[in-house]
Amino acid sequence: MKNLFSRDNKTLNTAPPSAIPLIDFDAFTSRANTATSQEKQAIAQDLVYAFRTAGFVYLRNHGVPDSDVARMFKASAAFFALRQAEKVFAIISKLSMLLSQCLAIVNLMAFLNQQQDKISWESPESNRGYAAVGREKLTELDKEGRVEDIKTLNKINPDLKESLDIGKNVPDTKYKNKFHSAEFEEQCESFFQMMQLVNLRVMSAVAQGLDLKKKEFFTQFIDKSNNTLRLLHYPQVSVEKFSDKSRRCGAHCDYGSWTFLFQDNVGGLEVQERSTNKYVRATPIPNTVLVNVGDLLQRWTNDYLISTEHRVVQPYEVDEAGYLPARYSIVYFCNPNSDVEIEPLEQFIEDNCKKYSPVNAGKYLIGRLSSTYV
Ligand SMILES: O=C(O)CCC(=O)C(=O)O
Ligand SMILES: [Fe+2]
Repeated sequence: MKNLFSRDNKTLNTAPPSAIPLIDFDAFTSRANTATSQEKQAIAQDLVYAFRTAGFVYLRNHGVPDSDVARMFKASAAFFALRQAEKVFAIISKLSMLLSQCLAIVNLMAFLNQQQDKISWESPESNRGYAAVGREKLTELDKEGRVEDIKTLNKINPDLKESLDIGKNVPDTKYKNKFHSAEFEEQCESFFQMMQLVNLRVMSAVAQGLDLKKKEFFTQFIDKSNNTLRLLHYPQVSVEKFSDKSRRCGAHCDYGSWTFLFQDNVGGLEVQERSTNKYVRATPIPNTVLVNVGDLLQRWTNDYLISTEHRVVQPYEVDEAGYLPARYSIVYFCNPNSDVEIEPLEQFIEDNCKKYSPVNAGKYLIGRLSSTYV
């Protein structure tokens, strides 16, 4: 492996160890029955401090068994490999159609196209399905909703990623998850549900750390699992094709309450450090999950907890043949229930200063998604 030097002067070569704190959450998980209330309170306050300063934290002993995370990564890699095979099939079948009018091949192509459409991401309202490279451009501009700028940016520098979004499984709705196999569906859904339990647990720890009257304060607002599990694949790419401005994922803030992020060991995720505005590496740390505050939680707490910009650049190592390795991550975006009005909570308002007007959580998320997809 060769080392790559930093691509722009906003990037540090090493993250100061203090940039993103690491917190052991075992007092709320494996030691929940034996940890003292003082221990729990200390962890809860550490969490809040991390979300006030860095906006990001690594959690160890988060409550999801490592074997389940590994199984999800494996299933994700198999899913994207299948997409690759389907793309090759689609090209071959198109060529075949040109060469002959053979009915069987035409049928095969129609079938493959149908399969492709069946699982593709359709609308911000549904926010479910597969998005190929170039469909979504994440950028810090979208907070302002400057859609045209984003479209132009996407043409020049698309995010070099493909994704599968999975929402809550609601039987009687037109918004259905899109899976190619029952086994994969079962696995994604059980991971989805496991992550909602982690979400509820971390939320109640944060309510405790914030000194809200009840530690279940947030539960009534987040109990409908209005979340998205996103599997991400950043394909292998040759160094020559990766310009200085290329991004695997453009700089952005997340939209909802917060996000859980599992990454493989390839690297490339960078987080903006508040005090310097520089990007620091969020180096992969085995057996941890990263958690970062999203824009809705920042609004809800009147800027007490902060949503921090992050991006995915090329990894720092390249193989001998000059390729940047593929990268996989599993993201779980947590959102308030879609009917919740988000406005600064009383306890965070000083001198009558509400920094944000109320927004409906569901509409806000649809608005943000609308401006990033093409
Ligand atoms: O893949 C990653 O590490 C980050 C992805 C991300 O930030 C996002 O999808 O919002
Ligand atoms: Fe993100």
